Amino acid sequence: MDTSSELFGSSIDWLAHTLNHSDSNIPTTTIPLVDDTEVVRQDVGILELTPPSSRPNTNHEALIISAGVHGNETAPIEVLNELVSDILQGDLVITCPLLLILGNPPAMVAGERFLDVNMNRLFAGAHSRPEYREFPEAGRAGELEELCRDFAARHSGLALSHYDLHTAIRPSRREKFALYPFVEGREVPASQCRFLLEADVETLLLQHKAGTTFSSFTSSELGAESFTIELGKVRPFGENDLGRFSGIREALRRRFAGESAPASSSDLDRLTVFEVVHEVLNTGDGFRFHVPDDASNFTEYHPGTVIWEDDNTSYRVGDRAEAIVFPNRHVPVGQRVGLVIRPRKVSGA
Ligand SMILES: O=C(O)CCC(=O)N[C@@H](CCC(=O)O)C(=O)O
Ligand SMILES: [Zn+2]
Repeated sequence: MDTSSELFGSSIDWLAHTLNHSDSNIPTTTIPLVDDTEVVRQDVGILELTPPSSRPNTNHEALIISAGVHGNETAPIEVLNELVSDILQGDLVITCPLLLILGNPPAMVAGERFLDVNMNRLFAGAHSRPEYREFPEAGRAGELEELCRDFAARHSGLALSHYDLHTAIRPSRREKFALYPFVEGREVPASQCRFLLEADVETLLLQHKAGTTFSSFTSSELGAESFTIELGKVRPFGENDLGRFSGIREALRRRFAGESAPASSSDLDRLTVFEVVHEVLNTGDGFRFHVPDDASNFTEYHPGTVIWEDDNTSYRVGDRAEAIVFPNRHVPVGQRVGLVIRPRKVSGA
């Protein structure tokens, strides 16, 4: 039996296996690859890969890569699946431990962002709140947290990075961008900026407070260098132009193989950095959001523009232009309707 059929039975690959077993309980399975990498299928859509200890971990790191936390954001899922196929076929030899996650298999099958509740608001313990804990997405978020905790603990001597790969609902004036979760007192390491540039991600948003996203959990609780990375626009399986995702695919391939970063990503001036200045939340009755439904990400608003209001309060753009990211009025009360951002001032300016 070949490696793929030992892990995935009659399914052609990891993605097909994940879609075919999205609602199943499957046992943990461990198999060695011919190059002695150990592959553990921890659950549906969750693989842990460990290179043999005799192989140097050149970058001294461990990586968590997730996609499909939103089920309809298919391009990063396809990219990750391709990388897994390459590893299993022996075309990509990994040098560092990997935890690879397809976040929400039932939503992937349905082609929906989520089924019951947005899984990317359920981390950092939010999955155990009474209003969420009955939903399958809460159980999955709790399971992912546990697996990440365990992975981080077993590799505590290594630098841990987590890239949570997404695509956006709206068109975007900046096609690819990353969000850096807020952790008091830290700065984005230059090596991470270089990785983003290598992946064709030339825009970075600095969050202003900790949240309940997957990347916020891994950075706050596990001390990982984590990013949510938006790589393009949401499209159904099979409709992605995967050529537009070659940057992230090749950058991850390089990290998996433990190679050093290409010189082309060293010009950090190519990275435009924004800071989040305000998170718009749905405040319930009387909430009025003045950004139209078809506004692209990074649409700019002049100083003084009212972005939202309700019967008690409002938010106006400050004395410099600000832009909107992730505008979406169709969220439950209390959840994020959008982020208001502005370019970070260069120190001294
Ligand atoms: O396009 C949209 O409105 C949402 C795209 C998306 O899923 N973005 C993530 C960002 C997570 C973060 O803030 O780090 C999300 O909304 O969960
Ligand atoms: Zn998403």
